Amino acid sequence: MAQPLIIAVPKGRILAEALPLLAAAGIRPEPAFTDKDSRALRFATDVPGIELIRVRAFDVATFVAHGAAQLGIVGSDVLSEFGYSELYAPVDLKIGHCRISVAEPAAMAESDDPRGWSHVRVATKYPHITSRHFAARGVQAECVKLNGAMELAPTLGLAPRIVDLVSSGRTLKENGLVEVEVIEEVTSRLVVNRAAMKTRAQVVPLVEAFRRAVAEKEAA
Ligand SMILES: Nc1ncnc2c1ncn2[C@@H]1O[C@H](COP(=O)(O)OP(=O)(O)OP(=O)(O)O)[C@@H](O)[C@H]1O
Ligand SMILES: O=P(O)(O)OC[C@H]1O[C@H](OP(=O)(O)OP(=O)(O)O)[C@H](O)[C@@H]1O
Repeated sequence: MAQPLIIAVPKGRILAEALPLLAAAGIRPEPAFTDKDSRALRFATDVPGIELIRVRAFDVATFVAHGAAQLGIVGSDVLSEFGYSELYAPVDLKIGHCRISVAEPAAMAESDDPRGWSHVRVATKYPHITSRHFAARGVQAECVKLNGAMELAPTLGLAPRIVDLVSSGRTLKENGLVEVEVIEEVTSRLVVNRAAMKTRAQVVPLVEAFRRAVAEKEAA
Protein backbone atom coordinates (compact mmCIF):
# COMPACT_ATOMS: atom_id res chain seq x y z
CA MET A 1 0.00 0.00 0.00
CA ALA A 2 1.22 3.57 -0.72
CA GLN A 3 2.70 5.54 2.19
CA PRO A 4 0.13 7.88 3.79
CA LEU A 5 0.49 11.62 3.35
CA ILE A 6 1.21 13.13 6.77
CA ILE A 7 0.10 16.64 7.79
CA ALA A 8 1.81 18.01 10.95
CA VAL A 9 -0.45 20.21 13.06
CA PRO A 10 0.65 22.16 16.16
CA LYS A 11 -1.08 21.14 19.36
CA GLY A 12 -1.04 24.62 20.90
CA ARG A 13 -3.18 27.68 20.34
CA ILE A 14 -3.21 27.53 16.50
CA LEU A 15 -5.07 24.23 16.55
CA ALA A 16 -8.52 25.72 17.23
CA GLU A 17 -8.19 28.04 14.22
CA ALA A 18 -6.56 25.38 12.03
CA LEU A 19 -9.29 22.75 12.40
CA PRO A 20 -12.02 24.70 10.52
CA LEU A 21 -9.50 25.42 7.73
CA LEU A 22 -8.58 21.75 7.51
CA ALA A 23 -12.30 20.88 7.33
CA ALA A 24 -12.85 23.50 4.61
CA ALA A 25 -9.96 21.91 2.71
CA GLY A 26 -11.83 18.58 3.01
CA ILE A 27 -9.88 16.98 5.88
CA ARG A 28 -11.59 15.96 9.10
CA PRO A 29 -9.59 14.03 11.72
CA GLU A 30 -10.98 11.07 13.66
CA PRO A 31 -12.63 12.10 17.00
CA ALA A 32 -9.57 11.08 19.08
CA PHE A 33 -7.65 14.02 17.56
CA THR A 34 -9.61 16.55 19.62
CA ASP A 35 -10.05 14.31 22.66
CA LYS A 36 -7.91 15.83 25.43
CA ASP A 37 -7.63 12.45 27.15
CA SER A 38 -6.20 10.72 24.10
CA ARG A 39 -2.44 10.08 24.25
CA ALA A 40 -2.28 9.15 20.56
CA LEU A 41 -0.09 11.37 18.35
CA ARG A 42 -1.01 10.06 14.90
CA PHE A 43 -4.57 10.13 13.60
CA ALA A 44 -6.60 8.94 10.63
CA THR A 45 -8.81 11.40 8.72
CA ASP A 46 -11.91 10.96 6.60
CA VAL A 47 -9.65 11.10 3.53
CA PRO A 48 -8.10 7.70 2.84
CA GLY A 49 -4.30 8.00 2.70
CA ILE A 50 -4.12 11.29 4.67
CA GLU A 51 -3.13 11.26 8.34
CA LEU A 52 -2.51 14.03 10.89
CA ILE A 53 0.21 14.18 13.55
CA ARG A 54 -0.07 16.51 16.54
CA VAL A 55 3.28 17.97 17.56
CA ARG A 56 4.76 21.04 19.28
CA ALA A 57 4.64 24.24 17.22
CA PHE A 58 8.43 24.43 16.73
CA ASP A 59 8.60 20.74 15.78
CA VAL A 60 6.13 21.06 12.87
CA ALA A 61 8.87 22.71 10.79
CA THR A 62 11.39 20.01 11.74
CA PHE A 63 9.07 17.11 10.78
CA VAL A 64 8.22 18.69 7.42
CA ALA A 65 11.76 19.88 6.60
CA HIS A 66 13.09 16.35 7.08
CA GLY A 67 10.27 14.79 5.05
CA ALA A 68 8.85 12.86 8.03
CA ALA A 69 5.64 14.79 7.32
CA GLN A 70 4.84 16.14 3.87
CA LEU A 71 2.76 19.17 4.89
CA GLY A 72 2.31 21.20 8.06
CA ILE A 73 0.75 24.26 9.66
CA VAL A 74 3.21 26.55 11.42
CA GLY A 75 3.67 30.17 12.53
CA SER A 76 5.87 32.36 10.33
CA ASP A 77 7.84 33.11 13.52
CA VAL A 78 9.06 29.50 13.51
CA LEU A 79 9.95 29.68 9.79
CA SER A 80 11.91 32.90 10.36
CA GLU A 81 13.76 31.42 13.31
CA PHE A 82 14.84 28.20 11.58
CA GLY A 83 15.07 29.24 7.91
CA TYR A 84 14.81 25.65 6.61
CA SER A 85 15.55 25.68 2.87
CA GLU A 86 13.67 22.37 2.42
CA LEU A 87 10.40 24.08 3.34
CA TYR A 88 8.13 25.78 0.87
CA ALA A 89 5.41 28.02 2.41
CA PRO A 90 2.88 28.51 -0.40
CA VAL A 91 -0.21 29.63 1.57
CA ASP A 92 -0.68 32.32 4.23
CA LEU A 93 -3.50 30.79 6.28
CA LYS A 94 -4.29 34.17 7.88
CA ILE A 95 -4.69 32.65 11.36
CA GLY A 96 -2.49 33.03 14.47
CA HIS A 97 -2.00 36.77 13.96
CA CYS A 98 0.60 38.26 16.28
CA ARG A 99 3.98 40.01 16.06
CA ILE A 100 7.50 39.51 17.34
CA SER A 101 8.58 42.51 19.37
CA VAL A 102 11.27 43.86 21.65
CA ALA A 103 9.93 44.82 25.08
CA GLU A 104 11.40 46.24 28.27
CA PRO A 105 10.18 47.48 31.67
CA ALA A 106 7.92 50.54 31.40
CA ALA A 107 10.18 52.54 33.75
CA MET A 108 13.26 51.78 31.63
CA ALA A 109 11.46 52.73 28.40
CA GLU A 110 10.74 56.25 29.71
CA SER A 111 14.39 57.27 29.37
CA ASP A 112 15.61 54.68 26.85
CA ASP A 113 16.55 55.49 23.25
CA PRO A 114 16.83 52.37 21.03
CA ARG A 115 19.02 54.36 18.58
CA GLY A 116 21.71 54.58 21.27
CA TRP A 117 22.04 50.82 21.85
CA SER A 118 25.36 49.16 20.93
CA HIS A 119 24.93 45.94 22.91
CA VAL A 120 21.75 44.39 24.30
CA ARG A 121 21.11 41.37 26.50
CA VAL A 122 17.79 39.77 25.57
CA ALA A 123 15.76 36.82 26.91
CA THR A 124 14.00 35.07 24.04
CA LYS A 125 12.74 31.90 22.42
CA TYR A 126 13.96 33.38 19.09
CA PRO A 127 17.78 33.88 19.26
CA HIS A 128 18.28 33.86 15.46
CA ILE A 129 15.54 36.40 14.74
CA THR A 130 16.83 38.56 17.59
CA SER A 131 20.50 38.46 16.54
CA ARG A 132 19.58 39.15 12.90
CA HIS A 133 17.33 42.06 13.82
CA PHE A 134 19.97 43.79 15.92
CA ALA A 135 22.93 42.90 13.68
CA ALA A 136 21.17 44.68 10.77
CA ARG A 137 21.78 47.96 12.55
CA GLY A 138 25.13 47.11 14.08
CA VAL A 139 23.90 46.21 17.55
CA GLN A 140 25.37 43.14 19.19
CA ALA A 141 22.70 40.96 20.84
CA GLU A 142 23.52 38.58 23.66
CA CYS A 143 20.61 36.13 23.86
CA VAL A 144 19.47 34.11 26.85
CA LYS A 145 17.37 31.27 25.40
CA LEU A 146 14.09 30.55 27.19
CA ASN A 147 11.16 28.40 26.07
CA GLY A 148 8.37 30.44 27.68
CA ALA A 149 7.57 33.04 30.34
CA MET A 150 10.14 35.46 28.86
CA GLU A 151 8.25 38.27 30.60
CA LEU A 152 9.76 37.22 33.93
CA ALA A 153 13.33 37.87 32.79
CA PRO A 154 13.60 41.66 33.33
CA THR A 155 12.22 41.77 36.89
CA LEU A 156 14.26 38.76 37.96
CA GLY A 157 17.49 40.16 36.52
CA LEU A 158 17.99 37.51 33.83
CA ALA A 159 18.01 40.06 31.00
CA PRO A 160 16.73 43.65 30.91
CA ARG A 161 14.90 43.17 27.58
CA ILE A 162 12.89 40.42 25.90
CA VAL A 163 11.95 39.48 22.34
CA ASP A 164 8.62 37.64 22.32
CA LEU A 165 5.29 37.26 20.58
CA VAL A 166 2.71 39.95 21.27
CA SER A 167 -0.94 39.78 20.32
CA SER A 168 -3.32 41.69 22.61
CA GLY A 169 -0.39 43.09 24.64
CA ARG A 170 -1.99 41.80 27.84
CA THR A 171 0.92 39.59 28.89
CA LEU A 172 3.37 42.51 28.58
CA LYS A 173 1.06 44.87 30.46
CA GLU A 174 0.40 42.46 33.33
CA ASN A 175 4.16 42.04 33.75
CA GLY A 176 5.03 45.76 33.68
CA LEU A 177 6.62 45.71 30.22
CA VAL A 178 6.11 47.86 27.11
CA GLU A 179 6.73 47.11 23.45
CA VAL A 180 9.59 49.27 22.11
CA GLU A 181 10.12 47.81 18.60
CA VAL A 182 8.15 45.51 16.30
CA ILE A 183 10.48 43.07 14.53
CA GLU A 184 7.97 41.29 12.29
CA GLU A 185 4.29 40.50 11.85
CA VAL A 186 3.35 36.81 12.20
CA THR A 187 0.64 34.57 10.72
CA SER A 188 0.45 30.82 10.30
CA ARG A 189 1.48 29.24 7.01
CA LEU A 190 0.85 26.00 5.19
CA VAL A 191 4.29 24.46 4.70
CA VAL A 192 5.25 21.74 2.27
CA ASN A 193 8.37 19.62 1.98
CA ARG A 194 9.95 20.65 -1.36
CA ALA A 195 10.75 17.09 -2.44
CA ALA A 196 7.23 15.88 -1.57
CA MET A 197 5.77 18.67 -3.70
CA LYS A 198 7.38 17.00 -6.72
CA THR A 199 7.02 13.34 -5.80
CA ARG A 200 3.60 13.06 -4.12
CA ALA A 201 0.68 13.66 -6.48
CA GLN A 202 -1.78 14.56 -3.68
CA VAL A 203 0.27 17.54 -2.48
CA VAL A 204 -0.48 20.14 -5.17
CA PRO A 205 -4.31 19.59 -5.10
CA LEU A 206 -4.17 19.84 -1.29
CA VAL A 207 -2.25 23.12 -1.44
CA GLU A 208 -4.94 24.42 -3.83
CA ALA A 209 -7.69 23.21 -1.46
CA PHE A 210 -6.11 25.21 1.40
CA ARG A 211 -5.72 28.26 -0.83
CA ARG A 212 -9.44 28.08 -1.71
CA ALA A 213 -10.42 27.54 1.94
CA VAL A 214 -8.55 30.72 2.98
CA ALA A 215 -10.05 32.74 0.11
CA GLU A 216 -13.59 31.54 0.96
CA LYS A 217 -13.11 32.39 4.64
CA GLU A 218 -11.80 35.85 3.75
CA ALA A 219 -14.75 36.45 1.42
CA ALA A 220 -17.36 35.33 4.00
N1 LIG B 1 -0.55 35.40 21.64
C1 LIG B 1 -0.59 34.86 20.44
N2 LIG B 1 -1.52 35.24 19.54
C2 LIG B 1 -1.58 34.70 18.32
N3 LIG B 1 -0.75 33.72 17.88
C3 LIG B 1 0.17 33.31 18.72
C4 LIG B 1 0.29 33.83 20.03
N4 LIG B 1 1.27 33.18 20.66
C5 LIG B 1 1.74 32.30 19.75
N5 LIG B 1 1.10 32.37 18.59
C6 LIG B 1 1.35 31.56 17.38
O1 LIG B 1 1.10 30.23 17.75
C7 LIG B 1 2.27 29.44 17.60
C8 LIG B 1 2.30 28.43 18.68
O2 LIG B 1 2.25 29.09 19.89
P1 LIG B 1 1.88 28.32 21.20
O3 LIG B 1 1.84 29.36 22.26
O4 LIG B 1 0.77 27.38 20.99
O5 LIG B 1 3.14 27.47 21.30
P2 LIG B 1 3.94 27.12 22.52
O6 LIG B 1 3.11 27.19 23.78
O7 LIG B 1 5.18 27.90 22.46
O8 LIG B 1 4.15 25.67 22.06
P3 LIG B 1 4.72 24.51 22.82
O9 LIG B 1 3.79 24.25 23.97
O10 LIG B 1 4.66 23.47 21.77
O11 LIG B 1 6.12 24.95 23.19
C9 LIG B 1 3.43 30.43 17.60
O12 LIG B 1 4.53 29.89 16.89
C10 LIG B 1 2.81 31.64 16.92
O13 LIG B 1 2.91 31.53 15.51
O1 LIG C 1 -0.09 39.74 23.81
P1 LIG C 1 -0.85 38.59 24.36
O2 LIG C 1 -2.22 38.44 23.77
O3 LIG C 1 -0.87 38.59 25.86
O4 LIG C 1 -0.08 37.24 23.91
C1 LIG C 1 1.29 37.11 24.08
C2 LIG C 1 1.65 35.85 24.82
O5 LIG C 1 1.22 34.71 24.06
C3 LIG C 1 2.31 33.81 23.94
O6 LIG C 1 2.43 32.99 25.05
P2 LIG C 1 1.52 31.73 25.32
O7 LIG C 1 0.23 32.15 25.91
O8 LIG C 1 1.44 30.87 24.11
O9 LIG C 1 2.38 31.02 26.42
P3 LIG C 1 3.86 30.42 26.37
O10 LIG C 1 4.53 30.75 25.07
O11 LIG C 1 4.55 31.06 27.52
O12 LIG C 1 3.62 28.94 26.50
C4 LIG C 1 3.53 34.72 23.95
O13 LIG C 1 4.71 34.01 24.28
C5 LIG C 1 3.16 35.79 24.95
O14 LIG C 1 3.55 35.42 26.26
